[in-house]
Amino acid sequence: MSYDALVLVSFGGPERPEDVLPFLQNVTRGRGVPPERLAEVAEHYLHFGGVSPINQQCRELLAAIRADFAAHGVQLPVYWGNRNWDPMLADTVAQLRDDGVQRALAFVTSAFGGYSSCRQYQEDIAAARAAVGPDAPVIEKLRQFWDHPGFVDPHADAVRSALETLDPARRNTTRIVFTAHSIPSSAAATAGPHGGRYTAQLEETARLVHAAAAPDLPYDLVWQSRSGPPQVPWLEPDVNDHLTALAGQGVTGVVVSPIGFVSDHLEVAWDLDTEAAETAGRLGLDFVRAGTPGTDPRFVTMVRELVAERTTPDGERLRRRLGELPMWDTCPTPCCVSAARRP
Ligand SMILES: CC1=C(CCC(=O)O)c2cc3nc(cc4[nH]c(cc5[nH]c(cc1n2)c(C)c5CCC(=O)O)c(CCC(=O)O)c4C)C(CCC(=O)O)=C3C
Ligand SMILES: [Fe+2]
Repeated sequence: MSYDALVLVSFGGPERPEDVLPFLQNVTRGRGVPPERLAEVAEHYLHFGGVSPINQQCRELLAAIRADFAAHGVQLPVYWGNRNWDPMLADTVAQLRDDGVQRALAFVTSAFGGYSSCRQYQEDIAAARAAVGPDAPVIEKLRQFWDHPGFVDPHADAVRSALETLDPARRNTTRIVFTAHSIPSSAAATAGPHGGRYTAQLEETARLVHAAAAPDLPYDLVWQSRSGPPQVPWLEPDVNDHLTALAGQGVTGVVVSPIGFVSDHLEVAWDLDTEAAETAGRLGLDFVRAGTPGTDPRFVTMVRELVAERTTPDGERLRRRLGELPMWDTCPTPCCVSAARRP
């Protein structure tokens, strides 16, 4: 199959205070997030001057992918569009059409399956294409990459470097704490064609990063950034509650590794570097947060490899992966949608 562009598709974030509320309204439209939660999250953004780091991180990734493609003779032009803030996907898709693009691949800045991590991106791509009309290009999402070495290895190196900053005398009471965005338990149950994919993939990433970084230390996978109304169950434990439990068990320090994410965006900068770090401080735990892939050259190479899997005959044989869970290029529809919302 031949394609004539790659689109980097990301979440989007505000870059000035007056954009914070309209951005949050885009994110939560029709999703039942209570106003108290929105006000609280608005404060997190305003704490950083109303600037989410995510767009700048996308610009840097975009530049790195373009440079890597140029260095390796990959002719595809690379575009960028977001789900929730400028540059909005619909504008990007209109640009693709104006530039004569007929078939594009999409690299989504989320490694996992599940509604928020995968299906919702596909729905937003479909909505952007519908807004542009019948001459919008076809856009196909690249596969999930939770166990690709270009994702796992940078996370593992980051855990190793983070550990090195802690007192070696206390290594044997140090815990590796992997985190990912919590989601409603109902969404976890319906993630992927057979359910449970988001959690299963995160468990696999955690196992792989742990084995590469610090196999002698115990580790856990916990959740962060819970949203939604309090009476709706979400994945638990929350990272802050988990740190409290660890402190009660004789653990003296933690390396917190946000394997659920590809860059140090606001959920990392606020929920971990600010909030969880404060929790750890109160508990007297040593705390160090491990980095994310960002523009690590191995992560950028992975994007080129994922493209090659789709543009080379029998490209499946090129798949580089470390895990064992089932893998596919194209999600069946409906997938990751609760029975109640299925068409
Ligand atoms: C699984 C998942 C990922 C990982 C996959 C991926 O990376 O896409 C993720 C990433 C992100 N989430 C982000 C921001 C927000 N997420 C929200 C709300 C929600 N997230 C959810 C899930 C996820 N979210 C869910 C189930 C909700 C409830 C509302 C709904 O059902 O949709 C809200 C509303 C306020 C609130 O937190 O309640 C905000 C502002 C940003 C941008 C950060 C920045 O600006 O730097 C990023 C990368
Ligand atoms: Fe989110």
